[in-house]
Amino acid sequence: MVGPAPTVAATRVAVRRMLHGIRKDALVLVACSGGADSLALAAATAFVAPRMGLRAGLITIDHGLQDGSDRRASAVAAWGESVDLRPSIVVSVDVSGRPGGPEAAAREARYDALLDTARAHDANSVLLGHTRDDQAETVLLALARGAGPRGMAAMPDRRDVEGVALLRPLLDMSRDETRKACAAMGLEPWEDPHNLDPSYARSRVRASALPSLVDALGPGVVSNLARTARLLAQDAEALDVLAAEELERSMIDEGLSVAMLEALLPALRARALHSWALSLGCSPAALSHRHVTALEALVTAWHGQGAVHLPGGIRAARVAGILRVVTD
Ligand SMILES: Nc1ncnc2c1ncn2[C@@H]1O[C@H](COP(=O)(O)OP(=O)(O)OP(=O)(O)O)[C@@H](O)[C@H]1O
Repeated sequence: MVGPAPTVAATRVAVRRMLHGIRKDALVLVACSGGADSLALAAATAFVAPRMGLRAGLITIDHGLQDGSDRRASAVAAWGESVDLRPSIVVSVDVSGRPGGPEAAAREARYDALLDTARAHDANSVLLGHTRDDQAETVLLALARGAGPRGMAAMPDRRDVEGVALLRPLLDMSRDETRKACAAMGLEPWEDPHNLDPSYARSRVRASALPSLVDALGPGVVSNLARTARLLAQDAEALDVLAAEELERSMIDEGLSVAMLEALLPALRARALHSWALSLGCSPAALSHRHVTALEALVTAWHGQGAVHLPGGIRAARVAGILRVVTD
């Protein structure tokens, strides 16, 4: 008897491993754009879930950013139904009026919709099709933008968000493997025109920067970048714990002690200010490295009552309103 192609078997093994231990009575939703990664993931889930006694459905988001995106979303959902991923749900989102650039706005709208839909259907987990290549591209982009370790830290294979687990079973697989898996199953993935559009930095990384690095340094570059991302994530986690402790100690009434903040190591001070701004309701998408640097400058300048220039995003009035720094 001939078994499945190696790439198909690998996606199934990855999904089975991830779903091991999931509560049987709840629904698992696969987030599927119709692209190669999430299509291979959805096909593997359709195969594996019933054999593990799990119910699995599909969700596809229509960002409404391209002509015909609604028809594509319906086609993805119809395919989901055809392989018994039930329910197969289309959700249309409005990406306008969200902070950050168009990519960040679409991502934020997508995650909100995924989590809301999961809760509405009593699903306890959402599977995402990120691969090793996505990790490597993210590290490279963040490195080039000077985003610091937080931006370069790896996406975790599991993150719990208020009762819903976001799971990424394919992080150890390459995009080439998911494409081969689709081909072996006779599936025709959709190619997102954004991925080929050179006006997006990520597309340029995907099309030329990463392939050039592989040419220059060898094929191990992609998995090495992904490993770098994992190591940075571990360091970032440790520093976040320390920064949270320092933030706690720096709190005086409803303000922060400038003296305490100034005494911190720069890495801890930046992290403490970052989580403080988040706790005050700043959106993560609006809070870049630039903004945290500006907050640090504000803290330092407060001592001497100097003026600080704040970049857009966090408005100066808002910061002044929230920043009741105790200057003792
Ligand atoms: N429109 C969408 N609907 C549902 N899920 C989505 C959508 N877009 C992205 N996702 C989920 O987020 C994951 C990462 O998407 P992203 O666009 O960053 O990467 P990608 O490599 O282009 O993925 P894919 O090949 O699956 O489109 C996808 O694999 C999928 O699980």
